[in-house]
Amino acid sequence: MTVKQRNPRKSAGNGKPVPRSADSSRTEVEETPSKYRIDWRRIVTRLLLIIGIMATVYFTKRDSMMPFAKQKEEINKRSVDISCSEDYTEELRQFQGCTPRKCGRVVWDSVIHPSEASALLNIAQRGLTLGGSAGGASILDLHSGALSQGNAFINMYKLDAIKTVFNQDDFRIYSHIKNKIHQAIANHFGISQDGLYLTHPTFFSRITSAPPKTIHDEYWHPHVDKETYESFHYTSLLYLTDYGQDFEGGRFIFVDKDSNKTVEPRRGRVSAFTSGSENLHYVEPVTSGTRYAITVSFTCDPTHAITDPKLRT
Ligand SMILES: O=C(O)CCC(=O)C(=O)O
Ligand SMILES: [Fe+2]
Repeated sequence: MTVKQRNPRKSAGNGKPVPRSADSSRTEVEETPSKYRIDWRRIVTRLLLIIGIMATVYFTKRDSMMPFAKQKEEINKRSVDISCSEDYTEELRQFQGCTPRKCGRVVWDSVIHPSEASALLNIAQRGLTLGGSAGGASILDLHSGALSQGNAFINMYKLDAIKTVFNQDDFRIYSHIKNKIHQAIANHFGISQDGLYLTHPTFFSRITSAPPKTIHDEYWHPHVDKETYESFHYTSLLYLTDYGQDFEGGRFIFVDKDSNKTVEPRRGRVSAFTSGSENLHYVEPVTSGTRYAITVSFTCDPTHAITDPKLRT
């Protein structure tokens, strides 16, 4: 501690200052001139302020949403390349020319015409009249026949009503649209369409704001498609309804270190991305209305290929 010296040492009469040791009448502690004193309180306050500002910037950035594709925009094609995660290392040699070397995301409003999306929407709506989840998320898979019903799934091809719900044309439209997406993805990622296969599950989804009843209704958890569905190498989504018009909430979110990126569903919009952990994502909860989409998935592994669906009656 430093004791302040109130009276500066006086001269001994000869004009010279009295040496400290000679001035035995006073008890003194060495003084540190105030300009050299360390003001710890000020330093700590400033440090706390800086840490506070840095934390605010970090959390604001992390939780912030940057639009990648807004509903109102009509996007011919918008893409971004991202470095691939290590999830593909083992498969690089196994499926040469297909396993992602170039990873990224791409959005097109030019691949599928809105009228084609409407035709698919109609197919999904008809199919879902045969079932529907008790919670907020229902699926309909034309390939396997899986259909949400209550708290479980049924095989819709076992229902008699199937004959009256679908026709051959529905399946032609479905395959035609799927082929266009297949081609666009192969072109964009620079791979041969022959070595890229449609895989399971490829399905329609219908999401409402109904509270979840089972884990299958919880679509909002961040996930990596390659972990959820092992065979996936490229994921695509075709949106059949419009964010902000047909439903609220339900934006697709890429979870990134700097800031999250949003894709707002738009009728006919295709969003495609490599399925590894470079593309962690989730769907925001739908707060009102009904959101329809179709997940169209691709693999490089021929053993996981699925064929076009056929009307089984
Ligand atoms: O419907 C979407 O936008 C995304 C769905 C999804 O993440 C998935 O099917 O894995
Ligand atoms: Fe996903």
